[in-house]
Amino acid sequence: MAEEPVFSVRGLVHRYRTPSGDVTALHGINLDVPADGLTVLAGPSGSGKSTLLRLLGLAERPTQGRMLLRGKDTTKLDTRGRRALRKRVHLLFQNPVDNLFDYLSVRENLRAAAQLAGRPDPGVELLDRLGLPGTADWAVSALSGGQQQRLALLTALAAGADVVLADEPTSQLDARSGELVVATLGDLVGLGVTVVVASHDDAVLAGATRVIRILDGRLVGETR
Ligand SMILES: Nc1ncnc2c1ncn2[C@@H]1O[C@H](COP(=O)(O)OP(=O)(O)OP(=O)(O)O)[C@@H](O)[C@H]1O
Repeated sequence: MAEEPVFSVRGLVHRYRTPSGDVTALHGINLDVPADGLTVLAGPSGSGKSTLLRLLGLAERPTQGRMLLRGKDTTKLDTRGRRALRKRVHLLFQNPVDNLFDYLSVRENLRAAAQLAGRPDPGVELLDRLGLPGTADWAVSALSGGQQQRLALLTALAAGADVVLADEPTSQLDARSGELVVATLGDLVGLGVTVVVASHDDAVLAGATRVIRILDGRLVGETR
């Protein structure tokens, strides 16, 4: 029997209210995201990738439609129920420093992420194992952009997330830094984390298990 999808989305519509009228960003999305591998949401600017990612990450509520997270209908949950689920779902922003406490050291960032999720301090083992050895006492500002984004991904592990959603995680980075991030996304997948990334970066697309294409708020294809 096929494993239950992590996300199961049906008829998802999302509208933004603006002073000049409503903008419909998503027009009835149907989508299943399996637990394994790297899922990439691809599409041109304005196609709705970030909106879909924010809805999956429970950062916003959809205007219409159903969104199941491991079979649980998140659209029916109250704020407390959504907050409880969010502990396991980690949403990452484009700009690496927006994902970190810039006044804390590398080690303190991991500790803070763990503490906020009610988990024990992961120590420096994660850093040694996943590409940031010897940086525990560095300031965040001493890391390259790629290393900062890598640390941000490790904070998701420290927080015990088993789903990581990243919005254009390489868009503010040069190619070399982008490679660090793509390698870490692969590490997370290898650790059994479900990873969904919005991106039009070829380096990210090259590592994708499946690519979901979005155009004008509609799914227009899926390739594996
Ligand atoms: N907060 C908002 N208020 C009003 N309209 C919005 C808002 N956020 C997004 N939109 C609109 O919704 C549509 C989808 O935007 P979204 O940011 O989800 O697309 P995207 O594919 O992620 O684009 P990009 O790659 O440029 O981030 C666009 O028409 C956008 O202008």
